[in-house]
Amino acid sequence: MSATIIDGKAFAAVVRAQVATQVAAAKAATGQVPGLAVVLVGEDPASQVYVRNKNRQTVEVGMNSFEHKLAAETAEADLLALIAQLNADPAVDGILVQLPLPAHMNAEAVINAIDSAKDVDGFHIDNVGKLVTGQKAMVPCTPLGCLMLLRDTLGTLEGRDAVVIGRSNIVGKPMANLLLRDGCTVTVAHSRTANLPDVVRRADIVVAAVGRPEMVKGDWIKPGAVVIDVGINRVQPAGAEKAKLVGDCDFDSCAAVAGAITPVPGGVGPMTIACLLANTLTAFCRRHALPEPEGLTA
Ligand SMILES: Nc1nc(=O)c2c([nH]1)NC[C@@H]1CN(c3ccc(C(=O)N[C@@H](CCC(=O)O)C(=O)O)cc3)C=[N+]21
Ligand SMILES: [Mg+2]
Repeated sequence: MSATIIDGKAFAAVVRAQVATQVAAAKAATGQVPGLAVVLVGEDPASQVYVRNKNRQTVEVGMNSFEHKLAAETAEADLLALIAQLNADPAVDGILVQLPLPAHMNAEAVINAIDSAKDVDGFHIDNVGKLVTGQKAMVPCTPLGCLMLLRDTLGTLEGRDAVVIGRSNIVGKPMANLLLRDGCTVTVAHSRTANLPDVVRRADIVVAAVGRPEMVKGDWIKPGAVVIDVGINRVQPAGAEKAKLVGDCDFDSCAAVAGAITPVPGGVGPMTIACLLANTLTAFCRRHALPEPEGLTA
C-alpha cells in the first residue's frame, strides 16, 4: 500500500474543537448558545446511526440539541406544523429533517418549508441557488467535509481535474459546484456514464458517491490521485457473522495506487457531523450579526 490514509475521524475532532471554541466566544458575545433541532420521522436505520453520534457531539461542543421523533405514519401537515414552530423558535438556529422521509411525504416541499437561514443541510432551494451562483449559502455537510479534507491534503485545488461519481442533490451536485468554485475542472460521472473507468483515470481528485459497495477499483485510479470515498454501505460478507461497513471504493486496490485516500468508516462520515455543527454555528452567527466563524465555512 502506498497511499496516505486521510484520517477523517481525527480531522473531524479538530473541526469540532474549533466549533467549541467559537461557540464559547459566541456565548460570551450574546449570552446565548446555538441550538440544533433534528427531526426524525420513522425508523430508517441509516438515519438512526447518524442521530446517535450527532446528538452527543452537539452537546459536547456546547450547543443545545433538540430532538423530535415522529411516527412513520405522521401526516405531512403535522410535520409542516412542527417545522413552522421551529422556524419561529429563537432558540433554534439549525433545523435538520432526516432523509429519507416516508414515501407518503413530499420531501421537496418539506425541505423548502424550512427557513433557509436555518437550513443547516443546505438542501433548501434558496441555498442550492446561492451555492451555484456563488452567493453566501448554507453548504451541504458532506460535500463541505470533503472539501475541507481535500484542501488539507492538497493545498490549493486550482487547476486540478476532479471527477465526482454520483449526481445526487445531497452529495454529487453540491460537491461538483464546490470543486468548480475552488478552480477544479469538474466532471460529474454517474451510474450511466460510458467508459466510467477511463473517465475516472483522468482525475487528480476522485469523489465517489454512487452508493455501490466497492465499485471503484484500483486500476481506475491515476497514480497519486486523491480519493475521497463518500459511500457508507452496510454489507454482509459471506461466512461472516457481522455486517461490515464498506465504501464505494475497493479500499485495498485503490490504496495501492492513490496518493491519499479516505477510509470507511473513519473518513467522510465523521466530517459530515462536524460540518453539521459548523453550519449550526454559522447559522447562529449570521442570525446574530456576528462575524462568520473562522475556517468553518466554504
Ligand atoms: N437530512 C439529512 N442529512 C444528513 O446528513 C443525513 C440524513 N438526512 N440521513 C441519513 C444520512 C446518513 N448520514 C451519516 C453521517 C455520518 C455518518 C458517520 O459518522 N459514519 C461513521 C460510521 C458510523 C458507523 O459505525 O456505523 C463513519 O463513516 O466513520 C453516517 C451517516 C447523514 N445523513
Ligand atoms: Mg447515480
